[in-house]
Amino acid sequence: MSRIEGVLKTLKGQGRKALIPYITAGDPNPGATVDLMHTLVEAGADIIELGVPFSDPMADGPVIQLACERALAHGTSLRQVLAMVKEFRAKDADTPIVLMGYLNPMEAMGYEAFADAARDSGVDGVLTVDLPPEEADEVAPLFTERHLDAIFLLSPTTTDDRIRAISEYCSGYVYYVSFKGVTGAGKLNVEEVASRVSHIHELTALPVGVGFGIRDAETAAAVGRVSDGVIVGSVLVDTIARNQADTAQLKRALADLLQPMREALDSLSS
Ligand SMILES: O=P(O)(O)OC[C@@H](O)[C@@H](O)c1c[nH]c2ccccc12
Repeated sequence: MSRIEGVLKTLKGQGRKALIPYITAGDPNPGATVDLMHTLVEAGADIIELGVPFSDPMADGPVIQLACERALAHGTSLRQVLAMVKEFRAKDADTPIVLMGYLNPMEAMGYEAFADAARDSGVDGVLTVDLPPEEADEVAPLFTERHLDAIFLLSPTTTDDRIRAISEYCSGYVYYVSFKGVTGAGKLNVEEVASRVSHIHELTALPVGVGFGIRDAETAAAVGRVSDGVIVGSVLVDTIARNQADTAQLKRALADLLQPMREALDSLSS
């Protein structure tokens, strides 16, 4: 069983929901990332989604685009991101890490070399935002052969056939994108998410995490009620942008955002 499956299974057994924060590696600077990852765990994260900065992140809104720019301005490379995961692992052997990124940097390294390096660094799963469906069943096995979970996005317009096909080569969890658009927008419709997620649960046995538009304890709880976990990105990344000058303050601000979400999610099970 992978570390991701293990964590999700334990949570399920406890009637709890996964809290999955996203940050961009190298933002606000490469030296800060590992420390921020530990801060996220202390504040209640179950799994960390670590973004690989990319120059043309087409699925991302302005907040995460700027985070990519900050990280790239410091020269953050895919190899450095993997080194950050390795450094994180030296102190935290339990929290799963999902690398989230665009194909280009992985392709440049070579998928196999990347998959080897990811495994050796202590990465648990890989989510490739722009992997075309036709190539997914070739690339995903490179990850799963190395016991890395291959995680895929489902959107409000994904057809049933496609959901079934994706769940064949996906492992760990599927990521349901709560609305069409880019990251950081705020058009979450909880009823619609609830009905889509319950439909997805009929088509796949995998846990379903939901992201896009979760910004506070209230939205986290509303989405947690109808899914297996929530992914929170832009609101955290925006907090990093606003507090980049003062690390201690930044860590407090991130914890102040995440802790109430953790409490709200856990109050669903009691
Ligand atoms: O930013 P939001 O609305 O909180 O949504 C999470 C999202 O940012 C994160 O999972 C993510 C970052 N980059 C992405 C690209 C595609 C899909 C998802 C993502």
